[in-house]
Amino acid sequence: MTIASPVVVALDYPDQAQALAMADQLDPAKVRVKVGKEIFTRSGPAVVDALHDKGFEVFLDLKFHDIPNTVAGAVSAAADMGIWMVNVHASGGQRMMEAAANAIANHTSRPLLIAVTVLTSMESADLEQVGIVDLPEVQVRRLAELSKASGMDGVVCSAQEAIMLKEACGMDFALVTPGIRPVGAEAGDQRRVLTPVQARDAGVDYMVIGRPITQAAQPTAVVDEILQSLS
Ligand SMILES: O=c1ccn([C@@H]2O[C@H](COP(=O)(O)O)[C@@H](O)[C@H]2O)c(=O)[nH]1
Repeated sequence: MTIASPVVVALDYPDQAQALAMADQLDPAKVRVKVGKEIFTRSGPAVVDALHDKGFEVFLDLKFHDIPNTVAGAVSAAADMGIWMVNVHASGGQRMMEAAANAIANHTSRPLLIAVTVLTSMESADLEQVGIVDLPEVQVRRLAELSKASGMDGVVCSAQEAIMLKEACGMDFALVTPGIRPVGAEAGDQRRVLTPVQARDAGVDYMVIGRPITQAAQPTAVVDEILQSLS
């Protein structure tokens, strides 16, 4: 099933039972779900299978970052799970990204292959500490252009960079944006944030939203409010 909604709910939970209980409150016709490092490290592919059984398209957010041969194997293994989207770190470089793209080029159910540019939790001071003196948006654009040249279908970035990247990389280059915060929601550890409506207006394709939904007293009400605001 392919759904029109841009919302991807991040199922960041310490165990599979809690993740699946949250999924049971969600409608696979309205949202996709994201399996990240925490739940995958606990539960492995079983949690992905369970979400598929419930009808969800799954973004496997493991952000592979290793030598080309290793990342190629990991992306291929992810594709075998039948997931909708998988990602690597663009800072792994062109040869690594090309190896990942080649590994799944002829896969029968090829997932979208996306590269992480600069984590949405990072701002200029964080980049400086790891030796990057450019502003986040400069580094994001550099890595997005490299990702496109390396055969990626799109990038993870902040919605703050969406207008710039649609112009630089083209409208078909998918932009996947965490750091989405409905008005009044706490930013927490996120630094480069926008609201769902601001993200839509900037041209974002997929909005990853975790805690504002999963830690809400009434998660489905928050999902419905977000979808309503976008309609
Ligand atoms: O740059 C990135 C890349 C990935 N993430 C992931 O998205 C969700 C965001 O969750 P919130 O609770 O809405 O902050 C989380 O799973 C991250 O691992 C990101 O935030 N930024």
